[in-house]
Amino acid sequence: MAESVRRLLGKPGAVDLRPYTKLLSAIEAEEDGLRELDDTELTEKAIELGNAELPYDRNDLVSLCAVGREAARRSLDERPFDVQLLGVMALLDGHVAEMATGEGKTLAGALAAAGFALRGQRVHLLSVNDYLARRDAEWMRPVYDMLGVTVGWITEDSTKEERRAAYSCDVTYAAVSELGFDVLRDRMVTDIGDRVVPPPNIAIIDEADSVLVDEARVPLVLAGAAESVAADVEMADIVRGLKPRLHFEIDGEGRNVQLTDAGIDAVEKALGGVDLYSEDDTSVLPQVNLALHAHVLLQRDVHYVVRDGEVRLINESRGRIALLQRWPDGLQAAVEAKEKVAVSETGEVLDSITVQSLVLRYPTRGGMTGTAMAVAEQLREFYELEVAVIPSNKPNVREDHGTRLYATREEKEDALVAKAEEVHKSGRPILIGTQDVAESELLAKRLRDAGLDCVVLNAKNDADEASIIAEAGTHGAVTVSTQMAGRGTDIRLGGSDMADRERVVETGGLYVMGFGRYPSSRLDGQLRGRAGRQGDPGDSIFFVSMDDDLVVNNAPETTGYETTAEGEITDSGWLHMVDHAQRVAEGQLLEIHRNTWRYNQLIDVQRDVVLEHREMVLTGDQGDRHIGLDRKKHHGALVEEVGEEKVAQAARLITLYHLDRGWTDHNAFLSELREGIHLRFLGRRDPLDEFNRDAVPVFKGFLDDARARAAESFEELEAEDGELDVSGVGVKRPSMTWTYMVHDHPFSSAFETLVGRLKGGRGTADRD
Ligand SMILES: Nc1ncnc2c1ncn2[C@@H]1O[C@H](COP(=O)(O)OP(=O)(O)OP(=O)(O)O)[C@@H](O)[C@H]1O
Repeated sequence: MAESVRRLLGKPGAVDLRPYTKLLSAIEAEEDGLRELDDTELTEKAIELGNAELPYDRNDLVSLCAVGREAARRSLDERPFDVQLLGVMALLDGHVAEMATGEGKTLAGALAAAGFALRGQRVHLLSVNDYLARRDAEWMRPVYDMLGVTVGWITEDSTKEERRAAYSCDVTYAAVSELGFDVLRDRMVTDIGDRVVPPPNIAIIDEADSVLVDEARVPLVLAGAAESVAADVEMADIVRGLKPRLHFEIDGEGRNVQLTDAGIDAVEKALGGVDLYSEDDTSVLPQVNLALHAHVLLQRDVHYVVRDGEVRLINESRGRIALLQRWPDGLQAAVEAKEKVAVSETGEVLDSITVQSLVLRYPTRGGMTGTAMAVAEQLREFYELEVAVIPSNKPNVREDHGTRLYATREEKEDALVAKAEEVHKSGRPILIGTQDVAESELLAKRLRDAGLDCVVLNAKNDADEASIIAEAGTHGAVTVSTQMAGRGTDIRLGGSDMADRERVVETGGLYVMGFGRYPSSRLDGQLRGRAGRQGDPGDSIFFVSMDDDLVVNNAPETTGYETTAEGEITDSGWLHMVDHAQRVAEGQLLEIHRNTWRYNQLIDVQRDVVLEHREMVLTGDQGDRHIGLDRKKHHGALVEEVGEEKVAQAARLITLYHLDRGWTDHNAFLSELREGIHLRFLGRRDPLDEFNRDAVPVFKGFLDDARARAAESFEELEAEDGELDVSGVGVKRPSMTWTYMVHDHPFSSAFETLVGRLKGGRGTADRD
């Protein structure tokens, strides 16, 4: 079959493009008529398209594309190419559109979003970072305006009000993480009015493969701090001096400890003659008891260890005590005082959600990326998404050279630097992709030593990075960067204003060099794709060594080759071995993804049960009735004192508190459990079966437990001056929350990572 025909049909295994291609001439035919309309008439025309349900029928789809094209032409001075309209139609059908770098995905995504919005749908356009969310929303705003569609964006800095306003627009641009954090915070509200994110409807995901595959299992985390309890060092010193049997007695099972009369005297004296049982000050005795408990009943290296200046609990029996990652605050502080370590931040993970679960909340999803076909299987398996491979607007003339393989890292580096020097002589811009920031720094030093002035991209600021990348096509530029996914700025030859374009085109365009192949061919493709944009000339080449992690970790054989004097291995068998190693790495990543997903499915089911229950308590005005609190005698007495409404509100707060508290603990338990599983995995049992075997029964009593605890707290509730103080019965929401993402591994110590970050304060405190 001729290549041109194949292009029109689409790739095997991908969405058939024929139904879309057939409409292109009809769309073009509407163009002249639409040019006659003034702006208001064009907007009206767009709004008229909203008078029907999704999906668009043939005629309406033609009109939508034609109106969208005209709106973009007028407002951005960019008339969407046919291929962009194919992308729009694929997105409207809920597919992932594979469109090469620089083909104008931003505009295609916006026109599809507008198409959904005109039919009354709420669209979330998910970007990889804040900078792109804001940039794309602002950039596309004139098109949306002309189509009568409202658009908003949020970033980490947005206040609650700004978020609410942005989410109330027809189309909202947000980084995946920010959206996830809002969803997590919304799950903890105690008043419906505090929620900011509307129910999920349509998600269009930019850099879809990065988000849906590479980041899929990354948990977004909401952590909270309880009120910190100051460690009472003086009290710890006092109890340290007490003698067993003389000053205190331990009950038979070692569960309780009590001061003897002599002990009471000794403590009162040490405290300067206070009365421990005084009715006026009841705060001292509990402190003494906590210190005593910490000193006598909790033994170092039995119940806890002190590591890195922190008290860490030892789990006596996984599954029960593992519910606690720390003792209740007072006791934790007392042990810290006993061990003379700093008081820890009382942070804990309140809830988390993976990127994959977040995206799957949307009944309709789609996305765009330059590299989707390589993960088509995963997109189908995990998201029920099909890939539409959109042909490029102009043929790709980039030359992709074969991989150059070297015996050692040094030889690889020498070869790359030599090549860079050679290419640079003509002023040809060079972009070098590395595996990580450290490697970028080292390589940059080598290049500078060789007299090549280069820019290194490792700023943590997305906006700065975007402006550096935008200039990477300037005459003579040498740019070193880590992974290119989500950089979001295309590299124009001759600089961002293309002032010097002709000169750079004459040199041969951008020369892309990879300092090692990535763990997936898709990432290689993303780097290559930076050259050859919109039919530009360009080249790409990768340099690999037998020392590279990819080879060392995944190649079946790494010895027995022959090299040239420069250390190059030219035998094709060894070059195939590099491809093989990459496929092994890809397979492993897929297995990890699959595994994590299987774990998460169970967690998601359990979370949904809790959330459904929570919703009933939150939205029903019968929180008290729902959990049976109104059947308590105490209920009637309280109603008489403060009235129905206040009692219902208190009952709701109490119930929500116990549900959330229970979920936080259960979540911690599941993390612990999953961590423990890999040990059993070594025992050759199926880890997932093991996980389910423990996780399912523990959850069985979840709701009953939460209800019982709520009833208990409710019983203790007292009215004072016509008010009910729920904090008096232990209902305390976290005094502060913060959010972060974790790059998690299913068989690594996820919780350790979380706690490490909490303690390191890597999270950002929320403003609201
Ligand atoms: N129809 C068009 N006519 C002219 N220029 C266009 C058109 N569509 C997009 N462009 C321009 O092409 C450039 C690339 O667009 P965009 O950044 O959306 O590409 P992309 O496909 O998202 O690339 P990347 O993979 O780098 O994210 C932009 O400068 C944009 O203004």
